[in-house]
Amino acid sequence: MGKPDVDYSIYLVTDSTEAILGKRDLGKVVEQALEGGVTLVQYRDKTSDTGHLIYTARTLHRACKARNIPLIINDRVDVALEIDCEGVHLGQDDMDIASARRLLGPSKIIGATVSTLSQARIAVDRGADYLGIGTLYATSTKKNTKEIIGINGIRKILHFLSVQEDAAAREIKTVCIGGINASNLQLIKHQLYAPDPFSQRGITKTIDGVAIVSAIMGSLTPKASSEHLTHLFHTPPPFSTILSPSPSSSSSSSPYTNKPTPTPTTLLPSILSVPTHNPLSHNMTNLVVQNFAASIALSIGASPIMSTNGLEASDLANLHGGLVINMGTATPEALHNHRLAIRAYNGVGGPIVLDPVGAGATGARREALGFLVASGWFSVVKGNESEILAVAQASGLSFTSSYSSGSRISGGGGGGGGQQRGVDSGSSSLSLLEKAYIVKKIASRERNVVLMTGAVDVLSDGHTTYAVRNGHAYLGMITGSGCTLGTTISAYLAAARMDRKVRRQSDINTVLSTILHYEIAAERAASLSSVHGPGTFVPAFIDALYQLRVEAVRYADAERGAGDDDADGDIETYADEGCKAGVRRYPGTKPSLWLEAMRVEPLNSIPDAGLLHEEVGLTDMDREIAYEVKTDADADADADMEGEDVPEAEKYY
Ligand SMILES: Nc1ncnc2c1ncn2[C@@H]1O[C@H](COP(=O)(O)OP(=O)(O)OP(=O)(O)O)[C@@H](O)[C@H]1O
Ligand SMILES: Cc1ncsc1CCO
Repeated sequence: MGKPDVDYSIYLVTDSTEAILGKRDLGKVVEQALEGGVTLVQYRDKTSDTGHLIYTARTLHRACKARNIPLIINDRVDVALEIDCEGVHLGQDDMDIASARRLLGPSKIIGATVSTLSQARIAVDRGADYLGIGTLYATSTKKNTKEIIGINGIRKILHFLSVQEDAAAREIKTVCIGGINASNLQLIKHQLYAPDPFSQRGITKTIDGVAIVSAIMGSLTPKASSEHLTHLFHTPPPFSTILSPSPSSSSSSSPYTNKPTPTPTTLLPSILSVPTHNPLSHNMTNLVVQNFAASIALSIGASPIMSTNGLEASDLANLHGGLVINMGTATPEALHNHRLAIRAYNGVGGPIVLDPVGAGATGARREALGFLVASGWFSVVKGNESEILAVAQASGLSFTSSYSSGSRISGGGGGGGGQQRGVDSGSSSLSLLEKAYIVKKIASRERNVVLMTGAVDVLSDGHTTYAVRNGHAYLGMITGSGCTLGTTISAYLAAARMDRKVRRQSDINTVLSTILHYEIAAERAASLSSVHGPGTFVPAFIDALYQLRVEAVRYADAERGAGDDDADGDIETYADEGCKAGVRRYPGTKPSLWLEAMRVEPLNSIPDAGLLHEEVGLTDMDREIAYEVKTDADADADADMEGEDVPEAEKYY
C-alpha cells in the first residue's frame, strides 16, 4: 500500500492532560474535531500505560478511518505497529527516524519535531516525511525553553530547507507548532508565506499546515473551533485584501507588475482622496509630537484623534481610519495598548503605520520593537536609517556593515553611522543602492511597504523601489518631522481604502504621494522670504501642506471642467474651510499641478549588497519575538485551553 496523500493544513495534536481536556472524553473531542474538518490527527499521550494507549489509539483510528483522515501516534512506534495506523511522530528524544522507518516500512508517515537547522537537515536525511517546526510561541506547556524559536526561527528553517541542493529537503512538508490559535493563525500564515528575500529564484517555501493543540482540545466546542480554524487557514487575513504584493504577483494578471513610473496624473487621485474622504487619523504617538501631529493631520484634510487607550481602539478601528503606532516615548503600559490597537486594526483590515522611533538607540527600544512586530502586521514601516536597521533585525535578518570590515553590528545601531544616540537620523555611510537593497529585502519579507527617511528617502514594497529627492534640510532640524510624516501616511492609506478609484492602487504609490505632498510643501515653505530657519519654517510648513491640498483640489476641478465650454479659465478657491475646497472659474490660465516638482527615481536594478543575512542561529531579538505575550482578550479567548500566560507577560504590565 502506498503512502496516503496527506493534507497537513489543520493538524490536530491531542492532549489528554486535565488542564486542557478537563473531564471530557478524548474520543468524543476528536470525533467533533474531525466533524469540524481537521485534516490529520496525532494521538499524543506521554503518561498513559501501553494498554490504555493501544485501546485509545484504536478508538481514535476507527473515527479517523471513517473520514479517511490519517492517524499518527506520537513517539510510540510499537503502538502504531500494533494498531496499524498511518504513521508516527518523533521528537528529538524519541526513537531515531531511520530505526522507525525500518520497523514501519516505506508506506507509513514519519514526522519529526525540529527546532534547529541541523535537526531539520538530519530529519530529512533520515527519511522524515514532514517536519513539525517549533516551538513557535511559548505556551503553558512550553515556556522558557531553548526550543521556542518564534516566527523568525521558523523562517530560518524554511529558508534553510529551500536552499538545499536536494529535492528531499526542498520539498519536505512542514507544519509549525506552538501556541497557534484563532487569534494568530492568519498572521502566522501570512508572515510565513512571504517570498524568501534571499532566494534567487523567488521561490517560497512555506508551511503546509499548522499543528493545533489546545485551541481545539481545550475548546468547549471542538467542532466549531475546528471549522473556524479551517476557515481561517484558507482565508486571507482582513488586512491582506487590499494589500501589498503577494509572492504570486509575478503573474501577468497582477496589478503590481509592469507598474508604470508614477506621474503627477497617476498620483493625483490619492492626493485628492484625503480631502475628499476626511479620514480619521488615529495617533498612538509620542508625547513630543502630539500637538504637531494633530495640526499636520488637519492641514492635509484628515480628522485626527490622539488616543493612547487600547480599550477604545476597536471602536476607532471601525471608523475606517488609519492608525499610526509611534514608539517614541512608549512605556510598557503603552506597548500593551499598542498591541490591542494593532489587533483591532488588523482585524478589520485598517491600515497601520509603524514608526519605531529610536529603535536603534537602546535595548529597551529594541525589545519594544520586537514586541510590536510580534503583535501584528503593519502596512507601512517607516523610520530613519538606524531605525530601519533595527527593523531588519526584528524581521530576523542580521546586518553586516561593509564599513566595519565585515563585523556584525548588533541591535540595528548600525548604518555605518554607528550607534544611534537620539531619535534623529544622524549621519549615514550607506550608499543609495545599499539603502534600496535593505528596504527592498525587509519589505519583501514582511509583505508591506518599508520607507527609510533621510535627505533622500527610499521606499519599497519588495517589488518596486523608489528614491525620493524632494524635501528640505529644515525637516531634519525640527522635531517630529518623521513622526508627522507617519501620521500623514496613515491618513493617506485610510483615504485610499475609502476611495474606489484609489483602492486598486498599490500602497507604495499611496505612500509615494504622501511623501511628495509632505516634502514639496517643505520646499515651498522653506523658499518663503519670511522663513529664516527651522523656527519660522514650522508654521509655514503647516500652511504649505494646507495650500498644496487646496491647490490639488482646485487643479482637479479645473481639469474636470476643461471639457466644458466655459471652463478653461483661471480659478480660485472660494470655500477652503473644512475638507472640501471648491473653485470659481475666471477666464485666463489654468493652474499647474505642484506634483510636477517631484523628484522620484525608480530604482530598477538593485545589486545584492550582501549586507543582510539570514542568521544561522537565533538572535536575542528572535527570541524576544517568540514570546508572544498574551493580552487580556487572548487570555479570555484561550480561557480553558492554555492554562496560564507566559512569564514574559509580566514585563509589560
Ligand atoms: N536633509 C534633508 N533634506 C531633505 N529632506 C529631509 C532632510 N532630512 C530629513 N528630511 C525629510 O524629513 C522627513 C523626516 O525624516 P527624518 O529622517 O529626519 O525623520 P526622523 O529622524 O524619524 O524624524 P523625527 O524623529 O524627528 O520625527 C522626511 O520626509 C525626510 O525626507
Ligand atoms: C525627541 C523625541 N524623543 C522621543 S520621541 C521624540 C520626537 C521625535 O521623534
